[in-house]
Amino acid sequence: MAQKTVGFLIRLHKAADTRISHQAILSVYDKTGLVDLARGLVKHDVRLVMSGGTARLIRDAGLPVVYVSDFTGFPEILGGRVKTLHPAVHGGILARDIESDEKDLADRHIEKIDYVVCNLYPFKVTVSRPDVSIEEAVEEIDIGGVTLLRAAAKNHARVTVLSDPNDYPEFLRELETGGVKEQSRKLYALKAFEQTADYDSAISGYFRKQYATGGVQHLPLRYGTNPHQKPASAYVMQGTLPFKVLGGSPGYINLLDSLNAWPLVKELKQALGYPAAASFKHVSPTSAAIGLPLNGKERKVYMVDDIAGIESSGLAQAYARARGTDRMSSFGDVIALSDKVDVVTARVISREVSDGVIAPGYDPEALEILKQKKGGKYFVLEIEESYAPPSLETRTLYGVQLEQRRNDVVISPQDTFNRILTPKDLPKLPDAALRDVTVATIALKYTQSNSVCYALNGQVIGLGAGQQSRIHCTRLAGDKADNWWMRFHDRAINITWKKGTKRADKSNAIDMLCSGQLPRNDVEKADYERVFQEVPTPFSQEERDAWLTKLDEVSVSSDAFFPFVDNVFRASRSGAKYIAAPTGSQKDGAVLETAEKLGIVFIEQGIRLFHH
Ligand SMILES: NC(=O)c1ncn([C@@H]2O[C@H](COP(=O)(O)O)[C@@H](O)[C@H]2O)c1NC=O
Repeated sequence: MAQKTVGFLIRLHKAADTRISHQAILSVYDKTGLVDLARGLVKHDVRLVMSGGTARLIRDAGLPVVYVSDFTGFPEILGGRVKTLHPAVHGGILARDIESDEKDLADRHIEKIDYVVCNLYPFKVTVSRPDVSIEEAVEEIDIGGVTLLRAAAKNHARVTVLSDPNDYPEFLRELETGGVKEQSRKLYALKAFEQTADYDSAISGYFRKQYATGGVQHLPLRYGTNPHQKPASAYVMQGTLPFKVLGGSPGYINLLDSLNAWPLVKELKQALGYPAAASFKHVSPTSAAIGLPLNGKERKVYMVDDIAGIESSGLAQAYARARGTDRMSSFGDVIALSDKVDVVTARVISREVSDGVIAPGYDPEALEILKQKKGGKYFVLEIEESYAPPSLETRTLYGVQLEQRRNDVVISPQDTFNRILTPKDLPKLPDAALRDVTVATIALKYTQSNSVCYALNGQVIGLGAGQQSRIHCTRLAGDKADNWWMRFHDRAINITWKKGTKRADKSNAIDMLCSGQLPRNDVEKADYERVFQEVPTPFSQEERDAWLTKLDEVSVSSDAFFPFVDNVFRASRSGAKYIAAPTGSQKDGAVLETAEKLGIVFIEQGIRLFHH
C-alpha cells in the first residue's frame, strides 16, 4: 500500500513538472542560506523534497516544495522523531547506477535522490547548558539527519551532500558551471563523515559523564594541569580504564606521571629481570632503578638504614635507590613500582613526602600503610599488569589533532647495544655497563626531551631533562651525578643533625653542602646552619676534584645524537666510561675520536628517543 502511494506521488510530481531532472532532500536545523540555495536548485530544475520546518520556510519564500511526508506517503510521527527515516528516502539516496539497484528502485517506484542538504540538531550547544536534563539531551539527538548525512556521504560517488551552509555558494557556482565535480563531492562527503563522527563523540562523551560513574571507564578530575583548567577527566572510549583507584584521587599531572612511570618500570623489569622503581616529577623521572642490594653506605645516603628487612625486598631497594638519587627533585614524587608492593616498600614510602603510587598490586597491610598517608589523600593506583595500550596515540593541541604510533620500541640489553663503534676491538660490553646503559636508555624513553642520563649500579644517578640544548642536558645530568657522588663523601655521610630535623631539611642541607651552594649572607647562613649540631666544613675545590675523580665506570645515554664533542668532555668529567647514543651528526667522527682519546666506549644506540 505504502509503495503504491510513493510511486503515485512521484508520478504526480513528475506529471506536474516535466522539466524536473534531479531531486534533492533538504532537512536542516540551521536554516542559514537555505532560501538562496533552494532558489539555485530550482533554477537547475531540481525538485525539492523537505522535512516540515525546512519546507515551510521555502514555501513561504514562494518556491515549489514537496513535503517529505507526501514524498514517502508516510506522515512525520512521534513528534518529529521519525521524519525522513523511510526507504523511499534512503533507497533514493543509496542507490548506485547499477542494474540491480535500478531494478529495485523501479520495482518500488522510487526515484533517485542526487543532493542531500542537512545539518543536525545542536546537541553540543544543548548539553553545554548547566541546567540541561537528560531528557532534554535525549530529545536533541538527531537520528534522521545523521542517517541522511551518512547515507549520502556513503554514496558520494553519485550523491552530493551539503552539511555546512558555508558550502552553499560554492556548490551553486559549480552547478552553474556544469555540475558538481567529483573532487567536491568527495570533500563534501568527508565533511559529512567528520560531522557525524564529531556528533557521535559529543553524544557518547555526554553519556559517559552521566552514566560511566564509579571511575571504571571515566574518572572526573578536580582540574587539569592548573586549577583554573576545568573541567578535566580521564577516560577510555571503550572498555575500562587500565587502573583502579584504591586510595585518594589522582590529579591530571599525577596521571601524566603515573602513565609514563608505569611503562618505564615495567620495561626495566622486562629488560633486566629485577624489580624496578621510578620516582617521577613533572612528567620526567627524577631517577629510576632496579632492585640491586644496597650496601651500608648506600642505605645511609638514601636514608633507609633504619628500615627493618630492607635487604629482603628487591622492590624496596629499587625505590630507595630511585628516591635517593636526587632527593631534592623526588620530594613530592609519583612512584611507580614494577611488582606487588610489600610492607617494607610501603614503609620506605610512608616516611617520604610523595603524592601517590602506581603498582600492579599491593599486599593488604602495605595498602593500609599507603592509604593512611597524607591524611588519607595519598593516591594509590592499581595498574592492570597485562594491559597493552593501543598502538596509535592521539592528542589535541590548540585544537589540532596530533596522531602517532606509540613509541613501542623495545630496548633490551641483548639487542640494543651491540654496535660498539669505539674501541673497535671490544667485542661486547661488560655486564655491569650493559645493565647500566639499559637503565639509562629506558629512563630516557620516558623523559621529556632533550635528555641525557647517567647511570651506575643499576640506577639513574643524574638525569638532564627538558633542555633545548644537548650540552645543557649533559651538564645538568653530570652536575646531578656529581652531586649524588659527593653525598657519598664521609663528610656528608657523617653530618650530625640537630634533634628533630626533618628529612626534607636534611636533604636540602646536604644538597647545599655537596653542590657547593653555600650561604652568601648572614640571613641565609643562619637558615643553613640551624639544622647542624656541628656545621660541616665546606668542600674546597681540591677536595671536590679529588673525590670526583673516584666516580668511575659511569654509563651515559642520550635520547639523540651528540652534535658536538663538548658532551663527551662533560660526560668524561663525571666518570663516564660508556656512552650509548644514536649517530647521525656531522660531528660523529670527532665525537668518536674524542671518546676514544678519553678511554670511553662508544656504543651506537640506533633509536632516537625523543619524548614529549
Ligand atoms: N527523525 C528524522 O527522521 C529526522 N530527519 C531529519 N531530521 C532532522 O530534522 C531537522 C530539520 O527538521 P525541520 O525540517 O522540521 O526543521 C534537521 O536537523 C534534521 O537533521 C530528523 N530529526 C531527528 O532525528
